[in-house]
Amino acid sequence: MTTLELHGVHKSYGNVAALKGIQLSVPRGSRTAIVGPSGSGKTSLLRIIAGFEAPDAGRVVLQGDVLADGPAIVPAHQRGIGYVPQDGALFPHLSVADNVGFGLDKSAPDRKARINELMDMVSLDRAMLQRRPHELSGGQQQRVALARALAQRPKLMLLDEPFSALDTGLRASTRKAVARLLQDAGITTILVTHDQAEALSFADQVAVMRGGLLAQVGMPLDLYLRPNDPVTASFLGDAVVLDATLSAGWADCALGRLPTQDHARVGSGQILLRPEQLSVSPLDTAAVSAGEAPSCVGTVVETDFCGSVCELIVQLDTSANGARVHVHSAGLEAPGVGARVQVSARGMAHVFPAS
Ligand SMILES: Nc1ncnc2c1ncn2[C@@H]1O[C@H](COP(=O)(O)OP(=O)(O)OP(=O)(O)O)[C@@H](O)[C@H]1O
Repeated sequence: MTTLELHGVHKSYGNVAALKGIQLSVPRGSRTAIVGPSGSGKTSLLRIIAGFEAPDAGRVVLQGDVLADGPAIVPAHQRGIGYVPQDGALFPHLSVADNVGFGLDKSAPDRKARINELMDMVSLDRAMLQRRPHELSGGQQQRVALARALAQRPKLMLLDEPFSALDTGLRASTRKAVARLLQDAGITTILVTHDQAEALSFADQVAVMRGGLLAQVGMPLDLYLRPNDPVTASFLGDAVVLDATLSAGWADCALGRLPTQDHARVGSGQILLRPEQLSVSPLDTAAVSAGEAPSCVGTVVETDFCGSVCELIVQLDTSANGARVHVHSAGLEAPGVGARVQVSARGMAHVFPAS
């Protein structure tokens, strides 16, 4: 069942077309991430869903209710949508209790109990209730902002880059905790982010935005392994894109002959491998002297040591057009620049659909 549907949503600011006909279905109880580069239209879309702005054309439908039909819109406060902005936007002069309970009836007898329940939901110690926002960490402040949005029992929760101000470790742990609590509460959620890894980790549906359009929508693993085009492939992670000759489930390319799931395509095309599908080993010079050179040999031309992983660029000998491939090697065993290596690939290569 669908919670939110967007049909042909357009929005321009002057002569800038920010959204060019967005179609999206958000299933009930799911977590959808909208990810895209800066200026692709993510915030514009979220603001239209929230009701802060009206579309020029198109419809926004929440649980069957039409919230926007072109410029005719239901106001934000009547939509039943929770919104957590990038900086949390807590009221600095109010206590945590009053921030969380901001939208609750001041005289309701169960107000205190509800605030306690919301603190428990976001895993914050009730001892913090009398503190002011500046007396909390960034991650705790974001949880208070989430609790305040949850207080309204929203039909849909919108998260606008809520983890971006947090440092790396806190960001990952807060993201996981928030994803878990929203899932447990069964709240349909849309997260906007420019961080691909965050989108893939948080969501069960990822929508990739580019130039005011959704380039592709799908499950995280599907999108990562089977993107529609090389631009989406590279946006979602490091990509090895190679020209290939296709024939009934096989691709002949600079890395040799690789299996593919596409048994229909023949002729020339492009394939994708992820760097973690490739591995390098030292070139067996004895085999080479004996005339048994391995099929795919190259030279390491760049290394980037990132701790547990070392990212390598290998220039392949076999490639007439000088293909370079990106390989992830174990950080402690990585060969240095200039090393001669054998490159091998595992798993399936993805064949990009013909454009
Ligand atoms: N109020 C506005 N007035 C004029 N142009 C705008 C306005 N808001 C957005 N735009 C333009 O619309 C386009 C989409 O902007 P939007 O903020 O939606 O992108 P975004 O993907 O959220 O970017 P970022 O990740 O940098 O926040 C951009 O070209 C932006 O300059």
